[in-house]
Amino acid sequence: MTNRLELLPAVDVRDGQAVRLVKGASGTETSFGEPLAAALAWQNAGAEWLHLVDLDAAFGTGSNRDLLREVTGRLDIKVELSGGIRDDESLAAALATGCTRVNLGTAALETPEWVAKVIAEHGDKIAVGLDVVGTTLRGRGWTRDGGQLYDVLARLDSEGCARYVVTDVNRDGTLTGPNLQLLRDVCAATDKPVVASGGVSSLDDLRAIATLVPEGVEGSIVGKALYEQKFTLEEALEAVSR
Ligand SMILES: O=C(O)c1ccccc1NCC(=O)[C@H](O)[C@H](O)COP(=O)(O)O
Repeated sequence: MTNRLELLPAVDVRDGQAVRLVKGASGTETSFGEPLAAALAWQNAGAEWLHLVDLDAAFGTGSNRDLLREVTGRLDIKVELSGGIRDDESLAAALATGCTRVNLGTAALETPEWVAKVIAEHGDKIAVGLDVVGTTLRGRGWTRDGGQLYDVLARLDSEGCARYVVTDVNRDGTLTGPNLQLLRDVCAATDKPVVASGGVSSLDDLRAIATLVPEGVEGSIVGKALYEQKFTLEEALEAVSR
């Protein structure tokens, strides 16, 4: 684990476009153009990571697989690939992009045996997204309840899951700030690194998340705040460098 908070700018893709959703809800899209242009902009601004999401695959409304493969292949930075990775075929396709790791969500709720198997096979190339409303996990593009956060976390920990991406669904895309208490609570429940996601609105939010690095927060995904130019990625990297 590093001492400096890692930043993962997000590119969420729906129907071939980079979009932002509000609380992950299908139909709330605001479009921000070409995913590759956004990804290259973050890379050029100094990003070390990209959080790249296939929303159609997550919602079951299609696939942006070829586009995500192209974007990943065009980047020199690390890519965390998310959205609709639920079986051997979709996992193999995701890993074949050359991404650094994948983020599993629904599968951890619906096919726990498969997730245990791929954790054993792929180690820290597998992260699990814990997307919650309160302490209830959400799957299928955050549309369905899927179990209790701390029960699933304990199970995944016992199976050797390397890392968790923790999202408070009700903060995601709302610019209302991260759920710091949720992050603290998850860090207290696991020794594994946690990537925070959802709600970042300001440099102060990032500084607040950075205070949780000693507790186990390794990184933060930032989406809407960057697209809406609340701050630049350069400013964000500077804010968490101290
Ligand atoms: O990551 C997923 O698989 C996913 C599935 C369904 C809806 C949304 C999903 N991800 C959203 C994100 O990862 C956001 O980009 C991220 O939480 C950033 O949020 P914000 O900074 O609040 O825009």
